[in-house]
Amino acid sequence: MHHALLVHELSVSLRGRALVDKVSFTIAPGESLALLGASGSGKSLTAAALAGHLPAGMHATGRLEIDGNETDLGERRITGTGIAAIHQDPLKALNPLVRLGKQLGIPLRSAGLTPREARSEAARLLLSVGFQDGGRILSSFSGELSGGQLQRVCIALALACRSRVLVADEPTTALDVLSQSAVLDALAGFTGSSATGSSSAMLFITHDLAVASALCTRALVMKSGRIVDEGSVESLMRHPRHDYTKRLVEAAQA
Ligand SMILES: Nc1ncnc2c1ncn2[C@@H]1O[C@H](COP(=O)(O)OP(=O)(O)OP(=O)(O)O)[C@@H](O)[C@H]1O
Repeated sequence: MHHALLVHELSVSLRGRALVDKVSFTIAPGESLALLGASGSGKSLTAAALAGHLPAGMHATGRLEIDGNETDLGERRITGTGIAAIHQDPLKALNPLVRLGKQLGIPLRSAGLTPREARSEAARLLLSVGFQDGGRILSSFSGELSGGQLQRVCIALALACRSRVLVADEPTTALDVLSQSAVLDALAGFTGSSATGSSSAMLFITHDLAVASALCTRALVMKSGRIVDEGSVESLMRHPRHDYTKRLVEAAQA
């Protein structure tokens, strides 16, 4: 079967200690897979390894295939192509000295859009993440925006990369309810769109079972660096196997 993303026995270690331990999963084209788990369970490091953004000193091993093409996990820091990422800290993704319009324009121009097309696509992407005043955002610097606004700009930037795979690490936690709903719609549109020529795939990291079930049909549950439960979101909610999943479901229903 053809996978948009195949991850086989991904481990992330720091000074010989495994922080992520032999994690394996696949995501089909057009599918959004939720990665759930307690704080410190290894979700962000899994995302960082895939995107090539692991902290210095950490080492990733395992097999990674994007769209059937094997890519060297150890080299991701240099060749992090094929996967766009939305990180928890939006400031890490943005250059404070460059206007946001220019930053959004870079991936769009690389995709072959003219400057005029890139500007109009950037405005459309900003609208899709809930900005009514995209023109003002395009001419702003990152230091002029709030945390929630920056988070949405980063989501627009990740969508502008038109990657085959998007890894979104808790992209809605800093947002108010209306912005959250705009962002979830934009992310749902990402996997449904044909911006990359065929349908894209998403790994969606969250603590929030309600948000996961709104966007994803299947989920993995991580604890202490390992996958301890997996299945359709519906079956995990009805028949959680692992104690942690049971607690997650109880908390969501409380
Ligand atoms: N830069 C770092 N240096 C040392 N240890 C780290 C570093 N980053 C993460 N860790 C450790 O790796 C483990 C997994 O962390 P990770 O950030 O992936 O968790 P997480 O599931 O994403 O948590 P959260 O939901 O709080 O973001 C934790 O035990 C954490 O302490």
